Amino acid sequence: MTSSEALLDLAMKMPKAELHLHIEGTFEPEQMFAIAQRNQVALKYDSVEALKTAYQFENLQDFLDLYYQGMSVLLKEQDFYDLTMAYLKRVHEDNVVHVEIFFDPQGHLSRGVSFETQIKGIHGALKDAERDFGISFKLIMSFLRHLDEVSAFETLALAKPYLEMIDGVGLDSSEVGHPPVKFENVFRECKALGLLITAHAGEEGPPEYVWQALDVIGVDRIDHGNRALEDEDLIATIKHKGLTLTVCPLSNLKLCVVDTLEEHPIRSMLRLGLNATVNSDDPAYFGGYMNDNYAALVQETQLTKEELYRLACNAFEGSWLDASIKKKHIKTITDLFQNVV
Ligand SMILES: Nc1ncnc2[nH]cnc12
Ligand SMILES: [Zn+2]
Repeated sequence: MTSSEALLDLAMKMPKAELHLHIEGTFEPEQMFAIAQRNQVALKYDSVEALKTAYQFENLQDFLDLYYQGMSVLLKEQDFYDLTMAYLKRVHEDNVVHVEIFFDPQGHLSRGVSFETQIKGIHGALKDAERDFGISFKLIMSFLRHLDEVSAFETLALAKPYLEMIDGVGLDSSEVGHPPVKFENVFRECKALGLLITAHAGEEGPPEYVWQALDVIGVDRIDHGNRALEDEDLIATIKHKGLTLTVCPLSNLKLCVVDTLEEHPIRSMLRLGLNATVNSDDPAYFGGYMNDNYAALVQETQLTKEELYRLACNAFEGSWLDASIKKKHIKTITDLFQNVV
């Protein structure tokens, strides 16, 4: 085996944590068509192939338009269960042992699907996969930032009977024009309820939005964070706070945040001492799950063994697992890397 083949092998085998994953973004076209048929919902595309051909995006909004169309076939608890279980089975093959997944309640409430239907389906699959595959999990409810703060408050009210199932709250959807400050009050209440907080920031939006995520919202983690690298003081602040960045290489490529993976900033982030991690975001739309993202980095960016080790550990360190469990996973990774020359 050449050293790059050995590195790829290690990347595929190592235990992984995924911290940035939208469950609605795992909707594979085949499953989407099957559920559409089962629910007698019409899709805009007449075949799986026609749908897949439409997966060409110039920016985040191009993708979001299809993403909201795709999720519109999800109506019943069983649909949410099946979607979540399919993802968990798939990433079990990639040696993912811990997931922290987003769901977008407002994307379903607006279609008359109750909060209860959504969360029971998703949480049921997470519990079953924990039992059957040993995958631990956290669940993150995400607010859609193109909607207003009143809608976010209404969603939070609907979530209150289910807070035992919810670990954190996120902020996603169309970033530019919808800064974190728009949601200052609702995140204050989420924090007071004991929920952990994360927000998409600096994916397409300017460094100012990342500052707001830190200073106004008080995030525990940053999703993406690419454009933070444009501001030296921001880099220093993120580093000082020890915040984790949930970076999504194939997503960034597919949404034209970067032109090529070679110029992806993830290695620069590590060199700057930032806690970058690897995640798939919306794998059914962006061409790959966790191992595909790692394989792309190993093959396209001259990633070193030390960098791979750091990325693997950062994911567990940045997770919302208890310290003792984090430590156990990091020891497993350390042992695995020590046994490979
Ligand atoms: N990459 C992304 N950015 C913002 N909102 C999203 N919703 C699903 N995927 C997203
Ligand atoms: Zn995302």
